[in-house]
Amino acid sequence: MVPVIAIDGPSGSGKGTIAALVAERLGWHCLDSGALYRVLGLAAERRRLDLDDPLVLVELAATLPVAFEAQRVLLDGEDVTNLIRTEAAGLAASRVAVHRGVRDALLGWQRRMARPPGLVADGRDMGTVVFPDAPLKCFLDASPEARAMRRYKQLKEKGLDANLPTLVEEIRARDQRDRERAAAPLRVADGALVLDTTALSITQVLDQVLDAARRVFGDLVRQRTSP
Ligand SMILES: Nc1ncnc2c1ncn2[C@@H]1O[C@H](COP(=O)(O)OP(=O)(O)OP(=O)(O)O)[C@@H](O)[C@H]1O
Ligand SMILES: Nc1ccn([C@H]2C[C@H](O)[C@@H](COP(=O)(O)O)O2)c(=O)n1
Repeated sequence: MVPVIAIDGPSGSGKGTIAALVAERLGWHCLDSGALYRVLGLAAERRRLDLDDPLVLVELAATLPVAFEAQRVLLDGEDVTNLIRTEAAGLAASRVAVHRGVRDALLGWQRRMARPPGLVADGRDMGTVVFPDAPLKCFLDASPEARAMRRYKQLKEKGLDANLPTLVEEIRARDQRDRERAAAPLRVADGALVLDTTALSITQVLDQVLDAARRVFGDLVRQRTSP
């Protein structure tokens, strides 16, 4: 069985950053499942599909021409890595993600990412639905204000326009949709290590996740993660 670390949490909680760092330290593969939903949202909008219509979206999800290559995300061969990172793309992703059929269509794709020597997967339902048997599950959280501030800084660093109160509102709205949907809602998986990262640095969060990985996987990860 391929070892899996599942890292879930709301937008801006730091799960993508931590998943990438943990995967790098362990030399394992990394799955950014949010990117998959973001690409689907983008593809649907480009085809002018109705984001509330599960039938057309399921068909698109089942045949989505997406590829992840060396830190780049490709849609139909086009590099959409930056295009899918906007708040608008996050909102479209959150809308297409409410449909159970869409989620089912993307399940096999995600599970096939679990390849030796191991996988670190981040998203909303990694520990609850996609990899329910993952030996280590983490749930990262932070206050909406802290998460909006992180996003604000991220956008400003890229030279993009950002408004903090608007970002707080967008984050709250996306949280609500992701937590309240019927299909695979965002929630803490049983047995998950819950970390409130509001007042923690990236290094402090990384250290706690690596500590947990050493406890759970022992020698399998100890050499690569020793402090
Ligand atoms: N503990 C932390 N303290 C300060 N900044 C952080 C922390 N964790 C992450 N960040 C920063 O916050 C921003 C958002 O982090 P990241 O993209 O990892 O979040 P996410 O949970 O994956 O969000 P999304 O679900 O929207 O993709 C990044 O700029 C990252 O560097
Ligand atoms: N496992 C997942 C991953 C993502 N989503 C949806 C819900 C999010 O709001 C949106 C964007 O994700 P992000 O890139 O911010 O992690 O995609 C989901 O439902 N399940």
